[in-house]
Amino acid sequence: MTSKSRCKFLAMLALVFVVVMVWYSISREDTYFELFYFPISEKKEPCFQGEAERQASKIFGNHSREQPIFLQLKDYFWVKTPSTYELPFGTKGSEDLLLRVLAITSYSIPESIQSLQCRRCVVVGNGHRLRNSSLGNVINKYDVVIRLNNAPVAGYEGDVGSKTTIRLFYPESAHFDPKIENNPDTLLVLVAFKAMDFHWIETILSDKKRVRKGFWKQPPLIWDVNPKQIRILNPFFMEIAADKLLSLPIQQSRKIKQKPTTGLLAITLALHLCDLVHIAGFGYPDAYNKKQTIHYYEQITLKSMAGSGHNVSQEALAIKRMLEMGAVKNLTYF
Ligand SMILES: CC(=O)N[C@H]1[C@H]([C@H](O)[C@H](O)CO)O[C@](OP(=O)(O)OC[C@H]2O[C@@H](n3ccc(N)nc3=O)[C@H](O)[C@@H]2O)(C(=O)O)C[C@@H]1O
Ligand SMILES: CC(=O)N[C@@H]1[C@@H](O)[C@H](O[C@@H]2O[C@H](CO)[C@H](O)[C@H](O)[C@H]2O)[C@@H](CO)O[C@H]1O
Repeated sequence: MTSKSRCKFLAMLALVFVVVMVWYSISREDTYFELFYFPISEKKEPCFQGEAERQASKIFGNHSREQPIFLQLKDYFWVKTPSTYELPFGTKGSEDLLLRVLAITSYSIPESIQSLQCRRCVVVGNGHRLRNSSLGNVINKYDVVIRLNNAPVAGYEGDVGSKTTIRLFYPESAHFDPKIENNPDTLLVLVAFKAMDFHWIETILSDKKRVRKGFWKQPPLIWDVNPKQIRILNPFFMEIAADKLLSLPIQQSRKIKQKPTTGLLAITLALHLCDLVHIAGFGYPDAYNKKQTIHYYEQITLKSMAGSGHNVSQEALAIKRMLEMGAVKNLTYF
């Protein structure tokens, strides 16, 4: 081989190598590097009482701890606590409906969580990177497992576990068969975005005439749950997630309706409820990755989220910040 053709051959080889590398990085689920991946050890991670609170105060300020996690009847019945904002960041204008809902539900944190010396929590996002993760046993070992929306456990136990201590949901995201996807004592925490959301839960629990209009997706009309399992999330947590994590304007014009995702809201909640916060199943594909499915349980892409008022790249930065400062740790990659 002459030196010229050897050069040509080496150049070809280099080209093939580059093409293969580019193809590999595109064909990966997404192109985030595994910067924030926390390998799981067999031993339980040490839990330091008040650690998450310390971290939360750095992000959210000192006063957020004084807020109740769930809305309480006494604040609407006796005191009539005024709220600055309408839903979803406050309760202004929805007080009467809310009062009726609070009269038939509960607000307590269960004794099983209350009595823990140190609360180890995991927030399970609905992301595709949980698929084939085999994290089920690891997830089940946390004291508190927080799940989101209609994310299933049945059939996915090996990857996502089967324990559900808390599930955040809104009417449009409520699973039609809550008994299958939750435990009998799971707290079902309603995240209200509009007055109709309170109305929906009232009609379900009091078996009043259902209203079908006013939802962007038909919620269940019959929903087999125990009212004692239901809680109403304090909108304050959505306010601080929007303000402190995403710097969103709190009073938005009618047109812009930006809001944190339920997952980011759940991380915010966990930083206030727990002593240790781990996350799994968080992270969206890059915007150009149009074919990648986003959930561990169904085939839908980022396109489905257009118009839902979320800025997933901004949220990724917020999560990265929390990972970098050690406020949360990640069981999957990010
Ligand atoms: C069509 C639509 O509106 N989809 C929204 C769905 C939908 O309403 C429910 O699944 C019920 O069907 O809900 C959302 O979110 P969703 O239910 O998809 O996911 C729950 C949370 O997991 C995190 N997540 C999810 C997928 C992924 N690839 N990476 C992630 O990090 C996010 O933090 C996300 O919040 C929601 O409530 O936030 C946000 C989605 O925009
Ligand atoms: C005004 C109105 O109902 N807007 C709907 C949005 O709330 C809704 O977004 C969805 O709203 C939910 C609350 O109801 C959650 O925030 C969820 O993360 C978000 O995706 C989208 C879904 O595609 O449809 C619009 O018509």
